[in-house]
Amino acid sequence: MKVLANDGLDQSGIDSLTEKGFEVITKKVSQDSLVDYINEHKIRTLLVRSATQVRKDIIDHCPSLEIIGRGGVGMDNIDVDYAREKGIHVINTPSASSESVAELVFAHLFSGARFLQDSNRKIPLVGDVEFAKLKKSYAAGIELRGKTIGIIGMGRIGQEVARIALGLGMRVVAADNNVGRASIKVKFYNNQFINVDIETEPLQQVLKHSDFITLHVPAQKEGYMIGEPEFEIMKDGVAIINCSRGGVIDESALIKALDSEKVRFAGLDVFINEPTPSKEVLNHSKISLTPHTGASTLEAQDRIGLSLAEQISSILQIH
Ligand SMILES: NC(=O)C1=CN([C@@H]2O[C@H](COP(=O)(O)OP(=O)(O)OC[C@H]3O[C@@H](n4cnc5c(N)ncnc54)[C@H](OP(=O)(O)O)[C@@H]3O)[C@@H](O)[C@H]2O)C=CC1
Ligand SMILES: O=C(O)C(=O)CO
Repeated sequence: MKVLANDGLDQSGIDSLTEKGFEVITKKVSQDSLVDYINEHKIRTLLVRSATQVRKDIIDHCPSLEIIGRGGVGMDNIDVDYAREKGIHVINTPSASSESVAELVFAHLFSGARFLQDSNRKIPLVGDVEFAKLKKSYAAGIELRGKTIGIIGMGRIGQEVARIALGLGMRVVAADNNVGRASIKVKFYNNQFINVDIETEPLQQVLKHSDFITLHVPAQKEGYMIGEPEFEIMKDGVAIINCSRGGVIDESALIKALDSEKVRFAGLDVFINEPTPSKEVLNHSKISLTPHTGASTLEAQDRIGLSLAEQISSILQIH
């Protein structure tokens, strides 16, 4: 019962599977050697995160494979329908990382609103005189409280973002494929709950009325969701965060909008050409960047590991 966790697996998942008699291999096998390795070791379960591509070649040439597991949400690196047609179970961990991604959105928002990403780069490089100048230029920060946040994609992560935003005293507007009302249950640390109804609105309205925009849709097949025409609709001085997928925003249009001050700042956890952002993105003083670490908290990794282990044991009926 061999499991190859090719992009790593949290100790929680390794322990849970090992206890049930699985052999978990965490060696990183290169994309080119994967078919041979799986066949040679008779791997029944292949676990990946976002790095390993599980395309037709692997699905067609690895008859021992029974389960393909994605530690995460987006399965754009797996030919899901094709694998399922071939009788392979394809699993992921949809709810395990929502809170972590939502918290990263606010890390980017606070960073941009108070110039943290720029001051972290510059302070180590300046002397006393420049320090005073920097201090002056950073004296134009803004608060989040009382501002409107536009959430595009009101699924699991979008709703977590809404909960935090409501707690911060922000107004929440949202757009989603599913038009209607999302009822958000907000839990406080003293275990009290309040219910808040949020109506979804057409995308154009959300773009028009938001001070901050955050994207939580899957990879889009129909090109950029946010490009030049969408930036034009937005308020002057808007900020935008993308913790969904690179390619949802047109990065050239974003750079232009930042340079013209249409957009105050951007926060990107994902970008086109991962893992190497373009020079323009990498060096822009108004972009706060993280290397696709939305789900990479200790807590989310622990939940992802356990969720995968539970699903594998349930499919293979090993308890
Ligand atoms: N940065 C990171 O590390 C991580 C990134 N992600 C990314 O975040 C994405 C969202 O995750 P999650 O919230 O769990 O997913 P959900 O499926 O719960 O929510 C996505 C929502 O977006 C809606 N949607 C899809 N396309 C559009 C569109 N064009 N316009 C408006 N709404 C749309 C969906 O509607 P419908 O269901 O009807 O299509 C759905 O309600 C993932 O697909 C993944 O790509 C996820 C985890 C970690
Ligand atoms: O879960 C996802 O979709 C991510 O992008 C993180 O791996």
